[in-house]
Amino acid sequence: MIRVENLHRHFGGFHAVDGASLSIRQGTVTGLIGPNGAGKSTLFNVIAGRLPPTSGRVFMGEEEITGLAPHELFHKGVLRTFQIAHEFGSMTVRENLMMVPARQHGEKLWNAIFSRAQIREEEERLRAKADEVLEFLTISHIADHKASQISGGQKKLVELGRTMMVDAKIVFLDEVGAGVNRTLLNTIGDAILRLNRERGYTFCVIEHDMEFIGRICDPVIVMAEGKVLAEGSAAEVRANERVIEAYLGRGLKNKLKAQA
Ligand SMILES: Nc1ncnc2c1ncn2[C@@H]1O[C@H](COP(=O)(O)OP(=O)(O)OP(=O)(O)O)[C@@H](O)[C@H]1O
Repeated sequence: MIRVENLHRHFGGFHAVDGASLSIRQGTVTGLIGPNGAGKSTLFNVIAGRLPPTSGRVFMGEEEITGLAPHELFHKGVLRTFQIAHEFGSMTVRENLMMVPARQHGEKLWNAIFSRAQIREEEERLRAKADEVLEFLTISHIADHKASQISGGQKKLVELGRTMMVDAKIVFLDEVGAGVNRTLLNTIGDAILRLNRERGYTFCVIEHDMEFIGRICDPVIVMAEGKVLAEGSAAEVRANERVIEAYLGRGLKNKLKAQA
């Protein structure tokens, strides 16, 4: 559903993404892995409209979406989760979810168009939707907690929950597991798989935790030095010599071989 053709993103003379071509097929939970500095986040940022590409094209189905702004992509159901902004930390978890759809219309416009009764009705609808999302994610118990006071893992779940407040088609998740304990990471993994199977979401997930990737992702795309190095099941890429080399460096790999 997303096709990236020969994408380049340079920073000065440095080629962070250097001719990457890949597809994220509809209905998959696709993993994107690679050593530090491989260009994964930069690729995400270009697809999600945060950075213009130096060259190359991005398609959603047959439609070209290269360079569209994040809000334009949002309306097409292409979402990248983002951290709860500092200024929303004093709002509750439920309120953080409820404001996702309204913010896309612009609150002023919202208030100008609708009567008070309509706004109240809409708020009721959003509250019910937010509560349903929190229940799906098994975090109903933190609905009234201030967003700034929940754990890092719970924040990741709330970020995922924000995508459920609108009609997401494809969700890009960058390092969902960073700083998250194993139990919560499993809860996040379960939520991703259920959203995929029960609600038809497609995911593209950047993560360094290979156990997590192996459990939820198929296929797995490996990037190194701004290019796609390999694609296959988690087991296939783990056994791929070029992937091992990219992670370890050729010297270390030969040393390990010599020791074996
Ligand atoms: N705005 C920028 N200006 C200059 N260089 C940048 C910028 N953003 C990224 N880079 C460089 O581009 C390279 C790729 O970075 P990127 O964050 O995309 O890699 P990554 O694969 O996501 O790495 P990690 O797994 O460590 O997050 C890195 O060497 C990084 O320093």
